[in-house]
Amino acid sequence: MPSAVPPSSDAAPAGSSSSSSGLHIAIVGGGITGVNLALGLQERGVSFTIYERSRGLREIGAGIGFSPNAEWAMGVLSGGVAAAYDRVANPNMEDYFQWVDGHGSDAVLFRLHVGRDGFRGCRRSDILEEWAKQLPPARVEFGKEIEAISDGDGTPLELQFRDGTSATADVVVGCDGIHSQIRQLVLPKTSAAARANYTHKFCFRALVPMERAVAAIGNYRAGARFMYNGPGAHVVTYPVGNNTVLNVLAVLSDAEAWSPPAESGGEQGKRHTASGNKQEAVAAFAGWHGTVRRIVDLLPDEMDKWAVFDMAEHPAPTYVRDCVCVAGDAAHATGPHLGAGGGMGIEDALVLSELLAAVDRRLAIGGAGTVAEPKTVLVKAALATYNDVRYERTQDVVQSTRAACDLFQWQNPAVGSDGAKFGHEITKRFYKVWNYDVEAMVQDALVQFGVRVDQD
Ligand SMILES: Cc1cc2nc3c(=O)[nH]c(=O)nc-3n(C[C@H](O)[C@H](O)[C@H](O)COP(=O)(O)OP(=O)(O)OC[C@H]3O[C@@H](n4cnc5c(N)ncnc54)[C@H](O)[C@@H]3O)c2cc1C
Repeated sequence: MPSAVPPSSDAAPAGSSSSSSGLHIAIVGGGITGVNLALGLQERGVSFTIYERSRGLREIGAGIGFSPNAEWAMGVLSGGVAAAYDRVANPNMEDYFQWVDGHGSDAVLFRLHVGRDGFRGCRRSDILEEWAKQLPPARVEFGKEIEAISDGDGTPLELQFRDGTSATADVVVGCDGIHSQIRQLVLPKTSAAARANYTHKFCFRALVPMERAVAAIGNYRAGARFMYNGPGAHVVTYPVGNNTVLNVLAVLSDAEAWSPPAESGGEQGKRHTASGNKQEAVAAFAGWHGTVRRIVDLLPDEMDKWAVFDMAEHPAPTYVRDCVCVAGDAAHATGPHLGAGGGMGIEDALVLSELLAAVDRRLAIGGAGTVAEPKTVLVKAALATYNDVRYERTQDVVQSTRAACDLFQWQNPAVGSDGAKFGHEITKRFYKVWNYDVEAMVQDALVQFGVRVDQD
């Protein structure tokens, strides 16, 4: 009879930064996924270090909304993660996401219930700062851009950084985002999935002072979550920063190829931005309803254009190679249109934290590196389980996100601008992401891991 690995109640005390078994995790990248993984491991007493290429843990000045499943995952990951979100999250004036005909009538096409205080937004910089405060500074190393990982089958693995330094770890988790270097190390060099592709959508994003937003579109439209649909483009707005700013995201279709600006030198973080300006946005929405034109008029004169990349055309066939894996955008980069990418990274972080804590406990009971259960066997079993539990759901979100964008931009011929048909289709997609039993996912992962180890 296969036995499940015990649940996390017997984990090491929260806040510990070194594990009794000697298991050590290298997290490459300190974005939403990497920081949540670190906090999840910390909560479970598993040792880790974050290696981040930037000089600090930073996010851009824009908003982000976390869906109900993401909030649930935060709560299971660590009370501190969820409490931090509660401190910065901005409730919407109403518990509905509303879609408006932004091109013609300005009428509401469809209202989707988001649950009590569901799908709140915040400033990205606020939430990352709140989470980062909970990490011991000694566990985060900055200026560490990963270049290579030793190829050996056993542990420890050796990480080599661009600055010529190196480090060792038993497990490497690549949380290094959409243009992941670790993904290129996990997949064969010739794999098309090693790189994300341009979706032929780009966006303008801005945080607009709330007084200006209210003056332009009124209290109600500025205080609740809205999306304005239309031909070939859409605009999303929701309040953040304790109702002091309106987050505006305008997404446009683009028939051309995306060429990174010469000044980026192909540098990873800059490859998907180019300088843009308000005139371009104003021209794109010129024929739209006055409400949308007033929103677009709130954008700053100079701003970046953000290319939307994803992995829909060339999904990674696996997220794992031996004791190395990818998580978050590094594994399944998705567009922003379902507001689900960040939440998928948090769910990944939760499963990985639980599985790596289970490895840690097995090693602590058996003594690290015993013949019966060598560390690498347990780690490989844990990462294979992570891949099994997360693959289908995350790939589904990537594909569904593209389909959702077609619905918003009236590019689904069977639906067009029909509010009732749109409502039916979009409800299915959002509720599939949101109505997901995060705790059952964890239990499933722990049982699968136990079965795998016992059968080995
Ligand atoms: C316009 C837009 C709007 C969005 N809105 C939402 C939303 O409302 N809700 C939602 O859930 N999701 C949203 N998303 C998706 C969400 O932003 C991403 O899914 C999420 O930020 C991914 O986090 P990550 O930590 O996996 O990757 P990233 O945030 O990209 O973090 C990667 C980190 O790794 C570091 N790094 C990169 N390469 C290396 C290297 N070689 N060595 C060391 N470090 C490295 C980077 O500096 C960075 O800190 C949106 C995305 C976009 C583009």
